[in-house]
Amino acid sequence: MRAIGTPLSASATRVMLLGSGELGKEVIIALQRLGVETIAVDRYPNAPGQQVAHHARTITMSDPEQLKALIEAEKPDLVVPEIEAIATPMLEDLEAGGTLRVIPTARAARLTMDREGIRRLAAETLGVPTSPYCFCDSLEELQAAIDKGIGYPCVVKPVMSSSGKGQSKIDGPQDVQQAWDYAMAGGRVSHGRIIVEGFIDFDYEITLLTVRALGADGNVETHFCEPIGHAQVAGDYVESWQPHAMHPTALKKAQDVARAVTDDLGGQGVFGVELFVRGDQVWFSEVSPRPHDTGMVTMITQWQTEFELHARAILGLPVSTALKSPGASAVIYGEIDAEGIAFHGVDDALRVPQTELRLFGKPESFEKRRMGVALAYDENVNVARERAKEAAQRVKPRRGD
Ligand SMILES: Nc1ncnc2c1ncn2[C@@H]1O[C@H](COP(=O)(O)OP(=O)(O)OP(=O)(O)O)[C@@H](O)[C@H]1O
Ligand SMILES: NCC(=O)N[C@@H]1O[C@H](COP(=O)([O-])[O-])[C@@H](O)[C@H]1O
Ligand SMILES: [Mg+2]
Repeated sequence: MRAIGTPLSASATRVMLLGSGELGKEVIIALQRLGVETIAVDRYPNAPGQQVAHHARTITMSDPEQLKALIEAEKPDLVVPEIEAIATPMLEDLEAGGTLRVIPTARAARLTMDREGIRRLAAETLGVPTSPYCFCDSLEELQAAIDKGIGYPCVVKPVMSSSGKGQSKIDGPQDVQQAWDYAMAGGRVSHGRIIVEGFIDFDYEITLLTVRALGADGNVETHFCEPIGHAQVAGDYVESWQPHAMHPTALKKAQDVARAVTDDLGGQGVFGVELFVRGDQVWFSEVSPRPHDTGMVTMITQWQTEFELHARAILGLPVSTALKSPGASAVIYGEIDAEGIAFHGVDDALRVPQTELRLFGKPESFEKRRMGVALAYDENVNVARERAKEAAQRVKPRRGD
């Protein structure tokens, strides 16, 4: 690996985060601890990661020309996509030009930014089990796809969206129009296309954090973290815990799927592989080619958090996925629509034993915007879950003025 330079000097190792929310903020902190110079980019000023980075830039990351101009001006050694609304074809052009390294690769960023890219790769090229699915560009196509085989219940999502935005479940014909309208309004990028997926009645779902990092011989090795269980409401995670106990057969299948998908995507870094499990059956859902929101639990459960693992892996450094303690995370939502809110009850929350808090510092709160997370550890993962939830509930977002 190339040596790490001194930040803010000619020798600096410069890393640009495209997206600087709660996940990017922690990657930036991990990089800074290793002496990396960081550039935090987001669509709005004072994003969480911008508050801790050496440099903050605000652009429309889905605009290829703005993205190109910024990358050419800043000349980062590495570009780390952090959100699902980036002009990834431009990243591919710049990477192909040999001037830029994108994490994990520009192709992986493009394929995973669009549900169609990653779903077709997993199901059609790699033959990995997934829910039945169809892509549609109109309400009529959606109805036809359901009638011709997807059936009810099913789930509709914009092809470019995350954290459940624009996603809804259809239980019968009466829900189809509403699901379509909701998807049209809810994507991260305005786009008329959706995926409709057959509903998988899983026993539980996990994120399998998978790390591709260089071994001593310079070859990429794959490491798995302990499975992270999570609960989702309206397509957004509300609670996660680690480890989630799994039958060895299901765990082996989950690791095989994660390896197949991440081997194809390539590059170095952390991947959050989302899987549904029923008995010994495992379905691939999707993958983030970067740290995962449900993986915030690793800030209390692992010796190296998913953010540290990402920082190490992208810099070509060794990693360890060892568990420190079982633990859990619970989301703190904004609850109100307001700027500059105040969090009351932080003291009460931290009186719950073995807990920590992360308040992300987002300048504007929305009722359902994730503004923070409570973390808890305990030998008993169920105790940790209760404590994380209790701590999260004790934090009361209020108007700040
Ligand atoms: N086909 C399906 N069958 C059953 N449940 C589903 C299906 N698709 C999605 N879900 C539920 O909705 C959740 C969110 O779906 P998905 O991960 O595709 O959305 P997302 O917007 O990409 O979310 P995130 O960005 O948080 O990962 C899943 O974790 C799962 O709980
Ligand atoms: N599931 C993906 C995910 O959790 N992404 C995280 O949420 C931020 C956007 O939050 P915002 O919508 O509140 O700005 C992103 O920047 C990333 O940190
Ligand atoms: Mg998901």
